[in-house]
Amino acid sequence: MTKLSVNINKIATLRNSRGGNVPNLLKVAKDIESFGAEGITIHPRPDERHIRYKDARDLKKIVTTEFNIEGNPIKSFMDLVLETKPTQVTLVPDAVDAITSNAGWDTIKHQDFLQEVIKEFQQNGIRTSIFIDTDLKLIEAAAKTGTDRIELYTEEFASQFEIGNKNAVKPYTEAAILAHQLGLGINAGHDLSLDNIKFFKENIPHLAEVSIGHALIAESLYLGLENVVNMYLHRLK
Ligand SMILES: CC(=O)[C@@H](O)[C@H](O)COP(=O)(O)O
Ligand SMILES: NCC(=O)COP(=O)(O)O
Repeated sequence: MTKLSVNINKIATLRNSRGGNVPNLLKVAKDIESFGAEGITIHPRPDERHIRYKDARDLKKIVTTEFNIEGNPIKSFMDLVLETKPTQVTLVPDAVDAITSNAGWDTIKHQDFLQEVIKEFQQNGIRTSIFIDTDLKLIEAAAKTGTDRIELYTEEFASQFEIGNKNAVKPYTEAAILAHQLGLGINAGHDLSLDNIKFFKENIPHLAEVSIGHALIAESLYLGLENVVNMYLHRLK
């Protein structure tokens, strides 16, 4: 059983574009849970261009499924996570100005730093996960950080799958097998979608959780558009 954690960054992007509270992020999160999703993911970035730090605090009060906060463990992020105590923190080595996450951790180079922050989160009862590529040496080093889980960075798989290269899943399968042998839980995310999720799931053993946002929100727009256009037409008759 793989849990679905819905990333609601894009709901906040839409809300922020008008300065009001439409769509209402908290209501959306609650509705997503009521539709059956098993988790809510947010990735507050330092510029707060979508999720604001206040959103994280407000969401903590109402999320009843698994709450996952992603981000680079700079001081302000660490303080936020230690204050809100989500179910899980996913550490992502984002540059401050990154458009989106575009790399996993070098768990060899940053071993000491990761060990230190992971320990602090775990001592506060927060499960940890490290965003990571499929390089087996990096997976081995991830296990040495003491993290509970890894999150496989799936952008490369998604882009290759889109052009028909199904073999692109192989490094992910191998990484998952090794991670499981090393006692790590396995999450995955980035650019997963309705098109690729079934194939990915079928090929990744022990997949505990996927976090999906960008495609899921775009798909929701497409799949809801006809219904909403018709509702407007009906009211305009
Ligand atoms: C960690 C990761 O994979 C990202 O996909 C991220 O959570 C999405 O962030 P943005 O919504 O800012 O692109
Ligand atoms: N951890 C990945 C995530 O939360 C969502 O990534 P994406 O689906 O927005 O690419």
